Amino acid sequence: MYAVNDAEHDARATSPFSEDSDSLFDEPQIAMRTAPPIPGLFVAPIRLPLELANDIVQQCMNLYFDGRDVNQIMLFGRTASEHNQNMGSGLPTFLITLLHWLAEMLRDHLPEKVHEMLFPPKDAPQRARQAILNLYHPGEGISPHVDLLKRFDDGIIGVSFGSGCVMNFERVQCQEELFGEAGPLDRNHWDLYLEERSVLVLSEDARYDWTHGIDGKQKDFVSGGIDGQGEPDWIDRGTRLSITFRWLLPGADIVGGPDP
Ligand SMILES: O=C(O)CCC(=O)C(=O)O
Ligand SMILES: [Fe+2]
Repeated sequence: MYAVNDAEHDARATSPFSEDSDSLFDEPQIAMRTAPPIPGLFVAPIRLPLELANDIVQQCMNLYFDGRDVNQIMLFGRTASEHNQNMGSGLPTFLITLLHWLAEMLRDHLPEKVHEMLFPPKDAPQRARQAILNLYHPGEGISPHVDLLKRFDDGIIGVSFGSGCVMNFERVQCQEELFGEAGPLDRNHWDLYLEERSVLVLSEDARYDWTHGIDGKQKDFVSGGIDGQGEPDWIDRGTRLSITFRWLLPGADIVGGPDP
């Protein structure tokens, strides 16, 4: 089961998945280190510089998480053609710095159309951008979901900090597939290891036709070596912070109250 995401709150509120959902006799799934073949899903072959990442984590902890019993923060900004090079005035400076870094570094690693969806040109109409910060302690996760269809547009960027974790992708079944017309080679499930300081982009099918979620586990079973050719390894989770940027749909930003 998955939630066609009613609320990110709900997705985070679920109790952690059982640690040993694989029975004693099941081989655990081995997560890949490179992007699975889901159209519109990209993992850039770059990592945030350690210094930039450490600074962002420190600011997030100081400003939003330390001493508070919260695991999720939502921030909003507006792209403005004359300010901040169209990045998101209203967001804290360190997130605007991060957006600038992402825009520059992703240019060579995304199709132009996708890059433009994420970083519109200076003369593009003003839009509202949401940054959602999620903090996960080892053993915590987020239920499988599709980001709210009525609230968010296409083009989502996710950055991982502090620890890696496996993200699970499940295809949302459409009618033909339920009635047996899916291609026999089509896979409906992929496990991707998101490295610490890595950058993930969800667009098109990956944004609309697949759920994404994180099991609440203490460790992940991941294909070995940088190239994924070695023996798989168990990797312990540390505390992970993720920052996700997405576009609010027109009108969605004026809805009051918590999200949503
Ligand atoms: O922590 C992550 O990388 C995923 C967060 C997410 O999917 C969400 O907030 O909608
Ligand atoms: Fe999500």
